[in-house]
Amino acid sequence: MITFKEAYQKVLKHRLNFGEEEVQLMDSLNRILAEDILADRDFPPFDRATKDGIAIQFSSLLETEHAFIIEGEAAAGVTQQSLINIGNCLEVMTGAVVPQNCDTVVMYEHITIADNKVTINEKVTKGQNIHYKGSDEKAGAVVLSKGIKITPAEIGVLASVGKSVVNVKVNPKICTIATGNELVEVDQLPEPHQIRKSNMLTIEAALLNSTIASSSLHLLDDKEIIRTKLEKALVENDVLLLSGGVSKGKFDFIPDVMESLGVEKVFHRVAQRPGKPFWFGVHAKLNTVIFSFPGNPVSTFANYHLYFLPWLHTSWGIQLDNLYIKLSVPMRIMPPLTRFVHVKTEFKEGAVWGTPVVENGSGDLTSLAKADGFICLEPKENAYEVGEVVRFIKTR
Ligand SMILES: Nc1nc2c(c(=O)[nH]1)N[C@H]1C(S)=C(S)[C@@H](COP(=O)(O)OP(=O)(O)OC[C@H]3O[C@@H](n4cnc5c(N)ncnc54)[C@H](O)[C@@H]3O)O[C@H]1N2
Ligand code: MOO
Ligand SMILES: [Mg+2]
Repeated sequence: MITFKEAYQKVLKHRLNFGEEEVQLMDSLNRILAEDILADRDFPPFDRATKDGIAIQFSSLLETEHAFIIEGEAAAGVTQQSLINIGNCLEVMTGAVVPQNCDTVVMYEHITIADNKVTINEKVTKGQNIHYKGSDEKAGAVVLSKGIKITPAEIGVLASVGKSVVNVKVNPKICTIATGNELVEVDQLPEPHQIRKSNMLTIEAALLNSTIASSSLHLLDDKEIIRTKLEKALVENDVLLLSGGVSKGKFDFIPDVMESLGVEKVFHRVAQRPGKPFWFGVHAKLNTVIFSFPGNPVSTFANYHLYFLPWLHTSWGIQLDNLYIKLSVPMRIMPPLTRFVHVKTEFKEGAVWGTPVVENGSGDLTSLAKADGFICLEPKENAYEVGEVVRFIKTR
């Protein structure tokens, strides 16, 4: 049996390249940017007033007791105005182009207006309240680098440089596959020996978090049915995500059928808990990658985050962040299995701490909703101590 680290490396080695595509700006949310985005003009594109008030030429302030006659106004959205008499002022609004012959803006709260004349009541600094042309970014500068996830903040940047269409990484075609005779639909009333199929809806929902819509299948425990349906699914998809049917049971047919369909087994079983009977394979000719997760809900969920998500990001050419938190209770992890313990996180004493949730093994599906993620604990001689920093795999 291989170690978690070995299995992880083997999975990443089989990354795919799904290519790039153009999508409408608002459809690019949460997608991966596939092009560098350049500023199409200076940011800001003109000297911009940052306060509502008056625009003046600073030098005219040197005359004592100066009162400024209001010559006119400069609103946002109009072309640049011009101050005709240097000793006068123009009213100016936030977002307007600073008028010609003006170099300083004084806000309304610092002036008094009477009979169309302004007196200034506060100390003024030359150049104040102006956001200078090109002071954020110069035209041609890279404002977004390819490989980042497009969040609402990036949508704003893309909009401001006129990207109505954005080049993003293509999402893989994925089929999620539940296996087992015991599974019934969510809207059905299960017989006492049956359960509702929940695992693949969890996975479908997790995929939607990465903006990936998937198709789904349910395979009954019949070798011929499994064979027929998998043969088609292998052709039609880039990735198959399965749950169940990979352990030692008499009806755990998935590994055999996969191999009979020309899928090369990369590994079966990993020295980890939960998720030990994980089967991973590739169909080289069809370019399809198969993640066959153990059926216990916690195993499927853990392995999706431990293997599939890093594989997906590697295939897109980006890396997931490595997160670390502090352990709030001592734990002893004996060889040989790497343990993934689901924890609730809490911020205290300037750090994030993880506390294991109360759970009843990897079949305890409700425990997943109590946790924020898994901590990764490699087996070691001494117990993990309170406050020890451990790797954290976020699941919410
Ligand atoms: N003799 C051994 N038995 C088992 C071993 C072992 O090493 N030797 N490993 C155990 C471990 S660990 C796990 S995990 C499970 C994995 O089993 P399978 O991948 O074969 O999955 P199934 O047998 O089909 O189902 C297991 C369990 O999960 C439930 N399940 C399956 N699919 C769904 C679904 N879509 N939604 C909700 N629940 C699902 C299923 O009903 C079973 O209760 O094997 C152990 N056995
Ligand atoms: O992988 Mo199994 O998850 O230990 O129950
Ligand atoms: Mg089984």
